[in-house]
Amino acid sequence: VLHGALSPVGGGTCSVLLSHCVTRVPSELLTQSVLLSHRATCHPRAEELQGHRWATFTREEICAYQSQPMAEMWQRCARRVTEAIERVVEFAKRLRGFLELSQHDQIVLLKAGAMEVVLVRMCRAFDAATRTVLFEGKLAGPELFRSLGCPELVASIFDLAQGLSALRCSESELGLLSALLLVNAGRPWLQDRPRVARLQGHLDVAFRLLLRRTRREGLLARLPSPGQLRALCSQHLEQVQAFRRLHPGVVSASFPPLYRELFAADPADVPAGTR
Ligand SMILES: N#Cc1cc2c(cc1C(F)(C(F)(F)F)C(F)(F)F)CC[C@H]1N(C(=O)[C@H]3CC[C@H](C(=O)O)CC3)CC[C@@]21S(=O)(=O)c1ccc(F)cc1
Repeated sequence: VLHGALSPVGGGTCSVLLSHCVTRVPSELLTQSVLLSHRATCHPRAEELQGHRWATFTREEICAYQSQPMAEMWQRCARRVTEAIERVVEFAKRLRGFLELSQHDQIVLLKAGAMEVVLVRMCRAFDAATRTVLFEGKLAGPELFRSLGCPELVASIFDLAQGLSALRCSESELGLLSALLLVNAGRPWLQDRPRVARLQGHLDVAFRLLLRRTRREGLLARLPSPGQLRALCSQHLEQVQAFRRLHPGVVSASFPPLYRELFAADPADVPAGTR
């Protein structure tokens, strides 16, 4: 599924166009192109988030979510994860140089980093005052997700969103942070590590120059550590496995293919050639 989503139709031209003009210009334009890609692939868009007073769920609505069968709630949330990841794939395709990496390395970087970007993007629609997050059109607290059966994971997700929203990151900061979560030469299984490291270096310089220009150097020390994000993503994988044991067959029968490929790949699913 990822392979198909990365086919350089459409998105490819825009990144080739940008890559042609951007390679000869200082990092400010790299920051501009990352910001454009971020804005174009986030949901809701920044304009919709500002000023909009989002409603919170009523007690009845929360009870309705809490009495959803576990499988039903997991399917709903997995669909939303998948939609969010599809937007992260689109973001990656628009990153200067990403589509020029080998398909293998593009998939390796997305498999390792897409969920981290989704979790970081979540803070855009998080309301720190009420500790609620936008979910299906209204603001939801952690208790709404009770029927998922993974209260610690939900609590950790809310803690991350709380911590990130306290940093009051700009869209440019979130865009460059997301790009650096994806373009990470330290990921395992990369074929052309030096090439990823070069692209990562350009993004790192652009991020540091942005922080210096805006006098936000202190942000770097306060961002979630790679270990924190990695721990969250492995907690997530554990919970998906726990859910599958409780409800065998539901994931393979009714979860989106992209979700299964990223988070629930059976050994049987892996194409013979790469086993
Ligand atoms: N199924 C799910 C699942 C789904 C989601 C998250 C975690 C899980 C799991 F952690 C679970 F369920 F265990 F909590 C899981 F499954 F991953 F393990 C966190 C990111 C959330 N999310 C977003 O916030 C996106 C961010 C990107 C944004 C954009 O595209 O710009 C759109 C909204 C996508 C799905 C969503 S969610 O909204 O369903 C949600 C679910 C539980 C929760 F406590 C808070 C939110």
